[in-house]
Amino acid sequence: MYEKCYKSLEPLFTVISKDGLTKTTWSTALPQAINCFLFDEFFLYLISKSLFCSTGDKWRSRRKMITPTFHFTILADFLEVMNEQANILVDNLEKHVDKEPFDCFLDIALCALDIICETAMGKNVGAQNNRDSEYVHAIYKMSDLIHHRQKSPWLWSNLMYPMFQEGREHTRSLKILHSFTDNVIAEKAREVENDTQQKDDFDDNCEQSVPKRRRAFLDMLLSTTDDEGNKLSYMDIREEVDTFMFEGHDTTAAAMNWAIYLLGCHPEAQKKVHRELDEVFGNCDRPVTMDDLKKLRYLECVVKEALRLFPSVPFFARKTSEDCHIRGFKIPKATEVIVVPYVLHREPEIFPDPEEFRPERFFPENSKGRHPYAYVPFSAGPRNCIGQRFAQMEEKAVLAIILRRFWVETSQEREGLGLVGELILRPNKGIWIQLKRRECVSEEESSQGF
Ligand code: HEM
Repeated sequence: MYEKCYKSLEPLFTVISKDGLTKTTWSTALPQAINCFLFDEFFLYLISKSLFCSTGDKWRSRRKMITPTFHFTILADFLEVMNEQANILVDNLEKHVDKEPFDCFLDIALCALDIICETAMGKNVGAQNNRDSEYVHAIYKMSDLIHHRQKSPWLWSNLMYPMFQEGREHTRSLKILHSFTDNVIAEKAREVENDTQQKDDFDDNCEQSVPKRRRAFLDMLLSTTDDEGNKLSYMDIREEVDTFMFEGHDTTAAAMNWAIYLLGCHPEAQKKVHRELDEVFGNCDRPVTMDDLKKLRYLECVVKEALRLFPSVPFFARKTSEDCHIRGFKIPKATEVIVVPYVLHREPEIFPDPEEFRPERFFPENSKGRHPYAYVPFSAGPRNCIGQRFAQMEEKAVLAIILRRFWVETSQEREGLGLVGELILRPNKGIWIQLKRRECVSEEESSQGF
């Protein structure tokens, strides 16, 4: 199940089956690979040579420096932000209860944007209640421009691009995004300095306590050092923050939307989620805790199954760093390899009736012995998604908050989704749902004839 073709004069190899994908392939040939494909090149203006786009020693050193910022205890602090933003989301969704179907895509996407802004930069941009802000506009404009450029070969030349209207809009949006991040970094650096000063004063006179601030990824990036004790420069930090903003917002927004859509299509699965939520939270309207997240096992299977059917990153590209063999084919060094989770996740021997939504596939007893690379929504090997745990936590927390309050229905067919696989797998026609006030499971069962 491989396709060998050529992009200009460079060999290009597409992986759409797990067979032949071994730990060694991921760890020796593919990880040192670069996110080199044409699509990522357009991203470079935004995120330069950040972790996502860097290679070799620079990537290795950056990955080592940034990995601790995704530590469990740090992620646990972010749950407060996720609760707050998800509560704003459900309050905004209230107006749709018992009304006509509406497209929920942007509501959920703006919630994801608010979460990543506050966790990455420590900045509350309030996108959910301020959709017209210049920064929010620039983020969406930039995504549209990158997607449009991918599909328009006449816009590919860097020399010619600024001569087109799109090129000029690109420059304008980029300036807004970069100057926003620059200001936030400068502000944060001052805060960190003030905190250090206050702490010194406190240590000296032991009288007043230093107010506790919420930590953001940015705080940690400002203090992290490499093996030689070198700090990241402002430019390095900006690259990483901008990468988190883009990688950590569109991906989770799409994933949460797909999960909501699938639950809307499958009332029996939604009822199981509701039962689990009732068991964990009862009638109490309290915030979601890390302990709760651990108990939401069925919801976790829903999240995984949604990412199987609709992987937010439907394909990704690598360049082999050495010769390797995949299923008998010799893949020479420097071949561009495209891995396609959207197709990999549909192998019928691994996932029978692959188009069916069955969260039970991910019960531990049903996952035992499954090929380790048959399911790779977050990629695999050392170059896998660094934000995986953050993303899973966000998805579960936000979905739990939505589903504790609402019952979701949809009559939108899969054919009516307008599925497009650009950088992110999106429903071009939106996700159209209807919301009902949530009843307890026994009432739901009797009103729906279960
Ligand atoms: C459902 C949500 C997400 C999915 C499905 C996802 C998927 C992926 C995939 C497939 C890759 C590998 C891409 C490639 O090799 O070209 C990747 C890399 C990456 N992701 Fe995610 N991602 C998600 C959320 C996040 C979040 C929340 C963050 C940050 C807060 C993040 C940050 C990154 C970074 C920095 C990389 C590059 C890692 C490296 O090259 O070492 N992602 N992601």
